[in-house]
Amino acid sequence: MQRADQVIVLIGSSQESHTLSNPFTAGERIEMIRYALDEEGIEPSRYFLIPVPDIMMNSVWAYHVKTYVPSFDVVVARNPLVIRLFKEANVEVVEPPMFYREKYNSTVIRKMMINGEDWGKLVPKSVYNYIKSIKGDDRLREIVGTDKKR
Ligand SMILES: Nc1ncnc2c1ncn2[C@@H]1O[C@H](COP(=O)(O)OP(=O)(O)OP(=O)(O)O)[C@@H](O)[C@H]1O
Ligand SMILES: NC(=O)c1ccc[n+]([C@@H]2O[C@H](COP(=O)(O)O)[C@@H](O)[C@H]2O)c1
Repeated sequence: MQRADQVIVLIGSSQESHTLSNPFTAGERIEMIRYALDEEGIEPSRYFLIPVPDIMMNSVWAYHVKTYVPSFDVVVARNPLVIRLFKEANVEVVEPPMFYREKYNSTVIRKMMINGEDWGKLVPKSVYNYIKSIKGDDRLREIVGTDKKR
């Protein structure tokens, strides 16, 4: 956010929810990102949060994304497939450095939720409160079949 006046955040695989890798709906993910950016004092006028469903054809995915978002100058991404597909579509791609990756890794955080470990310090406070309020960690445990209530 320091390098651009406005940022578009893609909510990828927006059709997915209630799965191990994407437990939350696109709407719930939007709420979480909004809470996190609010907590950092970032004005909503500076960003767009846009859900984009997956498609069966990687070769045209970058063009598919373009139909969902306002015009943009550069893509910021680390996912190798995302980088390749945008470059093939002649879009400039910037690859940001890792930010404490060993600590901030959502796959690990989801595992901690499933195992009932303390993941609260790994997400913004408001996001923790939101996930708790929708019982998101219980949902994840139920999805993988380790719900203690059953
Ligand atoms: N700490 C970080 N610093 C920089 N980039 C990150 C960091 N954590 C994630 N990313 C990038 O954000 C994207 C999503 O990573 P994330 O950890 O959320 O994946 P994930 O949800 O665990 O992946 P999957 O659902 O495929 O297991 C990836 O492209 C990754 O490279
Ligand atoms: N064919 C497709 O629909 C296609 C191709 C490349 C990336 N994607 C999506 O882009 C997102 C990439 O996410 P990360 O950057 O968090 O790894 C995922 O949601 C992924 O499904 C979709």
